[in-house]
Amino acid sequence: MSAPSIRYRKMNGLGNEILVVDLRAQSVSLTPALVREIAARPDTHFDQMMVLLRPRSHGTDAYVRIFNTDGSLSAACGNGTRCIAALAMEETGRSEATFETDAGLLPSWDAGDGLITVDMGAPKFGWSEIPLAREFADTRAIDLRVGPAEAPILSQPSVANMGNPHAIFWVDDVGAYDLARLGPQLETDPVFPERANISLAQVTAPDGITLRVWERGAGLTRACGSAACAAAVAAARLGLTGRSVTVTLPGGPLLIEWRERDDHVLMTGPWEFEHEGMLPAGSLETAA
Ligand SMILES: N[C@@H](CCC[C@H](N)C(=O)O)C(=O)O
Repeated sequence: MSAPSIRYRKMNGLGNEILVVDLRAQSVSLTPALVREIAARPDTHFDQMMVLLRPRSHGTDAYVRIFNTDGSLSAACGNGTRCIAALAMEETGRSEATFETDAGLLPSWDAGDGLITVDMGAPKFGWSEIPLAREFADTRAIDLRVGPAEAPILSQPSVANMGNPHAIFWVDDVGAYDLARLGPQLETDPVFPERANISLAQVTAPDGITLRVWERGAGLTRACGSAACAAAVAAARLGLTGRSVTVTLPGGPLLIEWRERDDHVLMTGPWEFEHEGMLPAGSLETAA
C-alpha cells in the first residue's frame, strides 16, 4: 500500500511555531514517535502541531488534537488556535470559526487589523482541576520553591488551568533567570502530576505584564497564548492588575481580557503563514 500524501502548513503565532495538519478527510494515526520525528526536521519543526480532525459537534469547524514537540498532547494552544482560525475563515469566507478540543469549545473571530480573538473559556483554580498532587486551599500562591528555603531563587507561584496547567512565578526582572535550566526542573516537579507550563511574570503596569515561558513538552518558546491568559487571570486575582492587560512575550504582545459577564478569557493577537509542503512519506508509511 502506498503511503498517504499529507499536506502541512507551517505558521506561527507571535513566533510560537505551529504546524497545521488537516486530517479531516484522511485517516492517519499519528504516534508520539512520528510526531517527534516530524518535529525534528528543520522544515516541519514546531512547538505545537495542530491536527484538524472531522468535527464531533454540530457548528464546529474541526475537532483539534494538539501535540507538543516531545509527542505529548495538550488540550489547549492559544497561538495555534489563532492560526487554524485564520485558515478556517479563509476556507469558509466567514469571519468566525469554532473548534472543539479536549478542553472544550474555542470560538474565535476576526478582530480586524490582521488580529484574531479566541475565547479561551473560563480558567480553573481548584487544586485538583489544575491538577496539583495535593490539596492547596489557595492557588493564588502555592508553597513551591527552587533553591534554599532561606533564600529561594523562585517561590510561591500562582497556578491556574487554562485548558492546560500553568504555574506563574512573580519576579522583578524576567531576564534575570536561567529559565532553560529552571524550566525542566519545575515542569516535572512532583506537585504537578501532569507536568506544567512554567512562566516568569513581571508586572510592569496595572494593565501590563512581561512574560517568559518554559512550555511543557516544548521548552522555551517565543510566545504561549494560554500562559499569557493564565498570567493575566492570576495577576487580576492577586490585585496586581485589572482584568484587561497587554502581556508582552519575547515574540510580541497579546491582549488579554478576563470578561466579567461569564468569566471567559479573550485572547487577541496576530498569526502568520510561513510555508507549506508535504509530510515525509516514509514516516507516514509506518503510521497509516
Ligand atoms: N503554546 C501554546 C500552549 C501549548 C501547550 C503546552 N505546551 C502544554 O503542554 O500545555 C499556547 O499558545 O497556548
